[in-house]
Amino acid sequence: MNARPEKLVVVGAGSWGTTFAKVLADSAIERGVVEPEIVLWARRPEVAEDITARKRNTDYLPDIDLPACLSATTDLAEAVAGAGLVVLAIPAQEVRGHLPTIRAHLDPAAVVVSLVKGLERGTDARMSELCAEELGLPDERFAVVSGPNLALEIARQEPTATVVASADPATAEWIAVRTSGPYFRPYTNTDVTGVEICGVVKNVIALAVGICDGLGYGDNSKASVITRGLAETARLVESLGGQAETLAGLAGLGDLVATCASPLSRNRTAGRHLGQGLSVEEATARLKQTAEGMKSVSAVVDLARRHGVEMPISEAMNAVIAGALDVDTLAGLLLARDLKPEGRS
Ligand SMILES: NC(=O)C1=CN([C@@H]2O[C@H](COP(=O)(O)OP(=O)(O)OC[C@H]3O[C@@H](n4cnc5c(N)ncnc54)[C@H](O)[C@@H]3O)[C@@H](O)[C@H]2O)C=CC1
Ligand SMILES: O=C(CO)COP(=O)(O)O
Repeated sequence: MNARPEKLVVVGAGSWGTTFAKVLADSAIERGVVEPEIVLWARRPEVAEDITARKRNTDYLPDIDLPACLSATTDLAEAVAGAGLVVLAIPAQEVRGHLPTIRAHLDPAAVVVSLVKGLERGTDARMSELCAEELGLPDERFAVVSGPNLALEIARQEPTATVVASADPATAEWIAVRTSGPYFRPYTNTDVTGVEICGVVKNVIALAVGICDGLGYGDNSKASVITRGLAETARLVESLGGQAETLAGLAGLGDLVATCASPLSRNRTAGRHLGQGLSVEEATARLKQTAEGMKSVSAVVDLARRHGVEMPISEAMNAVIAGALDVDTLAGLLLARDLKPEGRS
């Protein structure tokens, strides 16, 4: 196999992409790498200029100083060329459109990492499936990084753990070394499907928790939604061949708790706005950033239905986002379901 280049690239200079590039840079500095090459691809020239010239991303991470070794470009081909690691950090619905350019310039030994917590609408594809299909990427060169990873807290260097999942443990370890640092601790596993699905569905559950907030419900309601949300996530993970242990880990319970508890979560915030009576359009406009749950929920329920998996909270969220269900009738609908024993089934 060709040697893997040490240039590291993040595609997407939003809040998580920029923070992840900082994680890579701080890890390289900590490990004593001489002149680390860490590049962000930004869609907008003013964002690239802000990062390269001022080491700031004012739009997405105001007040955060970025490492001196970070630079940014708007040229995706130039960014990807010669990189050993290509990290995808753009909204799920935008990924497919960028893959032909990435494929044309991808180093034959490069690893692709997805930070994306969404499914593609229309195909229900996970990012691992999209990359395999559109990049012709073998499983051992793909990984997903997911966990309780609210970008702003990590940008502020608050201690955080995450999961790096790849079918090939050596690939996961290679990435773990390059992300590990003074405030970021990756754990590795091989359950790509489980980690991806946990990250996607927790955004849908966070919408439901946000609606509880917006309606003025307290912690009992929210804990009930979180716990039953985890149960329906488990059913989908297992039906797709993922592992039950992943649910109890950082990418499962860890991320669900962080997102559903945090005022920083865009998905929870979007749900709160819906609960307070805003329309889907109004809630989306308020956010100005990606709330993957709103976009992916239809793909989640489609995937679940195709696999015969019951996901009542996701179904209800899908109906709310489609404008077919009023948030005021949500609780009654969920509570009126048939009585059954507690558990995953
Ligand atoms: N922000 C966070 O705390 C975390 C986010 N994620 C996931 O990371 C992914 C990226 O999220 P964020 O960086 O937070 O989003 P963001 O909303 O902060 O930024 C999105 C980025 O994608 C770019 N973008 C939007 N439309 C595009 C298009 N058509 N083509 C190319 N680029 C486009 C934007 O310019 C921006 O740079 C999402 O899937 C999200 O669920 C995962 C973990 C944590
Ligand atoms: O995925 C996240 C934390 O791990 C961020 O969640 P939001 O996209 O809801 O802000």
